[in-house]
Amino acid sequence: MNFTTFEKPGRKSTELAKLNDRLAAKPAAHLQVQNLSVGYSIARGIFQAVDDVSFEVKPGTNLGLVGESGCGKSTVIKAIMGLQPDGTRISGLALLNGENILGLSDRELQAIRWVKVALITQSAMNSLDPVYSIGDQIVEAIRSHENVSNATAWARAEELFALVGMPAARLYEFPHQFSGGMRQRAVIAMALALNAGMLLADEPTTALDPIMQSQIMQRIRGIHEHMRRSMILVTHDIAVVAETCENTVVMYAGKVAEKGPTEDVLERPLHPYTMGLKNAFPRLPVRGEPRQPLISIPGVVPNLFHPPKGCRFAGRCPFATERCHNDPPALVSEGMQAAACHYIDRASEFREAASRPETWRRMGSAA
Ligand SMILES: Nc1ncnc2c1ncn2[C@@H]1O[C@H](COP(=O)(O)OP(=O)(O)OP(=O)(O)O)[C@@H](O)[C@H]1O
Repeated sequence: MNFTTFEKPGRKSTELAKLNDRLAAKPAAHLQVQNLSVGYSIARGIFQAVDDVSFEVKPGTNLGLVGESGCGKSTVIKAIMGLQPDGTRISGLALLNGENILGLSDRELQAIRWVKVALITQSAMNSLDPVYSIGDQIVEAIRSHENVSNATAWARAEELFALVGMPAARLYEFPHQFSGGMRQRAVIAMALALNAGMLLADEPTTALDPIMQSQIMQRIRGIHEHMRRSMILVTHDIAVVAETCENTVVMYAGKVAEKGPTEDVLERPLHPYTMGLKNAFPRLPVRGEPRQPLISIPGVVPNLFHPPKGCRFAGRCPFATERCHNDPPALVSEGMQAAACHYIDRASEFREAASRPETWRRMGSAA
């Protein structure tokens, strides 16, 4: 989006116009995550939260990262942002426009955060400083990377607030004076302050009520369409991914279960886990058709301190065989899609069976 859209006539300073032009010229980022593994150091040893994860975000596209709680989605985001706790073991690459950003020093990270990669977190309160007004925080973020006057940075903050649907007067207020939805908008405004090429949105609406969730997601979609930044959207909600993301990565127990273009992954899932995830989300009822039952996947994500030796989903998969329990499946490609399942050639048979609740009730060997 051209930020000049929000400038009032007569108010536009040359410095602001130049700043906006400079930032608008920043290209969307290209991110290639290759063989990323992340192990947290805990008292009992290493907890392998993410294991050999690879995916790509093409410039100007949205990638949805989905999976149940504890599957490692936030850990991937934290690793890319360099926000992991001390002692965490990280291997692999995260190439941002060809340069690896894993394992950078604090100084190097400072130079890329906000400027090249910006984070929209689960809890807006964590990214806002309670003792400064929101306006001062946005101005500070702009001025720490761009050599512009306070007035220019403030004028840009006003434009950013307009972009997220907030009145400029509220820039003078402090985080505690905002409702949850407003704080989330303020965090989005801040993430856009330097027009970073890559936005990482980690469950940006989780803490909000359903109406506010939908408003914020609409706002994020609108911004994405206009500004065409690259984005990773972490969510539990595959309906949000279906509406927002060109590509999807489904994570299960620290690994990629399936990935590919969203339409393919959600319309023709190859992995039984994706089939199960789809069943667990409500679809709007279609007039004249029976209401689709919500089917949950029995069981829980395995303890990654002692991961299963075969497929990590085998213990919950209605189609698992001996082979699944013993041999870890490799990621196998089919067209633009890929899934880590030994039986992707039987995916259409599994899809049909997976849509019936009794399939998930009657777990065991089916193949
Ligand atoms: N600092 C940490 N030390 C040890 N284990 C951690 C740490 N942070 C996360 N974990 C563990 O790593 C696993 C993956 O967590 P992560 O937050 O990445 O999952 P997630 O898929 O993002 O879940 P959610 O959707 O609930 O945020 C979980 O089992 C979690 O308990």
